[in-house]
Amino acid sequence: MVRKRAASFGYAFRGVVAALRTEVHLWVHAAATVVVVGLGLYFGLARWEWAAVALAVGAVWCAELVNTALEAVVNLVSPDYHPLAGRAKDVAAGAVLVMALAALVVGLLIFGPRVWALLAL
Ligand SMILES: Nc1ncnc2c1ncn2[C@@H]1O[C@H](COP(=O)(O)OP(=O)(O)OP(=O)(O)O)[C@@H](O)[C@H]1O
Repeated sequence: MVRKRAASFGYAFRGVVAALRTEVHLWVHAAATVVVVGLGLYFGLARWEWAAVALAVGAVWCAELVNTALEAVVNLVSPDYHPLAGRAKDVAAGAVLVMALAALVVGLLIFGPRVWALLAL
């Protein structure tokens, strides 16, 4: 049982590594994550602010990974052009966009006033 659970974690980790190998967008998310964590440490965020940032960052990663998985399935079942395949990919990409915009709002609310104060000095 424990070995099976450990193997499942291994497959999940392998999935993230595989996605990182093929998806340039994920490297952008990785760079953004490093910048956000750096800014969070610099500004000494409160506990609840870290919670909001962690949720926003994790949700964007999650949306991008699900989008990558869906693209792979669509390419498998519909390698040729099909309007439904296109719609599925567009909707999945839309999910990433919506989450990225929500994360941007969280970022602006938490870091905006601090960066503004820094620039106004
Ligand atoms: N099999 C298909 N049939 C119809 N339209 C497709 C198909 N594959 C892709 N498309 C259209 O082309 C767009 C881009 O597809 P693609 O697979 O290149 O996704 P992408 O988001 O650019 O991928 P990546 O994240 O790898 O850059 C899709 O959002 C969709 O509108």
